[in-house]
Amino acid sequence: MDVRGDALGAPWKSMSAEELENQYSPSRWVVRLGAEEALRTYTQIGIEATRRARATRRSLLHIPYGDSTGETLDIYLPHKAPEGRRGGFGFCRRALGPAPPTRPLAFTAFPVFMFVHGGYWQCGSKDESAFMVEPLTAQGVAVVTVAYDIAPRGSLDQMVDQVTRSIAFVQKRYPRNEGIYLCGHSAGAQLAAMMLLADWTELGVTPNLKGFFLVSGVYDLEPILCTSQNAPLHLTLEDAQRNSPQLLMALTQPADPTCHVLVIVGQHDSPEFQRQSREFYQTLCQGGWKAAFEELRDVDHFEIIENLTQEDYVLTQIILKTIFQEF
Ligand SMILES: N[C@@H](CC(=O)c1ccccc1NC=O)C(=O)O
Repeated sequence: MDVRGDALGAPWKSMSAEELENQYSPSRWVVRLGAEEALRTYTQIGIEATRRARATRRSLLHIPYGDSTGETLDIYLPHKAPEGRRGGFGFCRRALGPAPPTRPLAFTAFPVFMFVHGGYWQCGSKDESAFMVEPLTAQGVAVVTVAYDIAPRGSLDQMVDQVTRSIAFVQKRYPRNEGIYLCGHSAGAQLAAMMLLADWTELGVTPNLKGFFLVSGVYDLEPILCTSQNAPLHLTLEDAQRNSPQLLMALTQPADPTCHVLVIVGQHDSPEFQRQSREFYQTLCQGGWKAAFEELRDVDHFEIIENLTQEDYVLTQIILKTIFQEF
């Protein structure tokens, strides 16, 4: 292909190695803090939110969804079913009277929000990712944070398979759930987006997936091949293409056209991250998905998730309104 054509269709192809490294280093685009401090702050806020979630909420921690050591998840149960919200414990209350405190929670109905953390498939952990637990569980939503085998232990194909099985596990454990809402951040958004294409037949269950929140994600992995992020990943071009929802999505139809897919990016994400989100959103629309796009003002790659600790944050409100269909 001629160089001009490449640059128009894929501007990263005309970038220097240095510029590409910059574009795919989210912490370098943080304006409120230096890069290292931004990463440290993100981890600290995640650890503190997780400590609070485990101290104040009923939780089931390190539950295996498969045999590999990395295949575990944490479940944070709804704190209460507030007045005026659909969902929560409403169905049980209507059908069976007031819920005694001893009723097994597996038999109650609630929406489930699953979070797939980021960290370029090589860092991050569910144990520092419970940002949104307090505000969501306060509104009657269960939150699940998913662990998977990051590199170098796990390959990208394995991670995609693990996230698929974690969702099937949650569906089997909570068969009366009022919808599974899948959220992924950054590399986790790529893993979440791959679930739009998942084949559930082998897993013996079709999860009740009702919505996706894809936050500051990477959907075309080819540019990553040319950056230092690929050192522990060892992605080949074929690996990158097989795991790029941007390429795969162009070839498929929505399994469930009523499922909401919200693609979200921060004002202070890099231009390449913004382009990736915009183009993935456009591809979803062309493919017939019920997609929406939001560029959130005044937030960077890390604040966009850190702020989910706050109930009045715009993204927390978007998530709650989507779950409770208040649009
Ligand atoms: N080394 C990366 C770290 C990074 O990208 C990151 C860190 C925590 C959570 C998500 C991240 N990005 C994508 O998965 C950076 O420069 O920001």
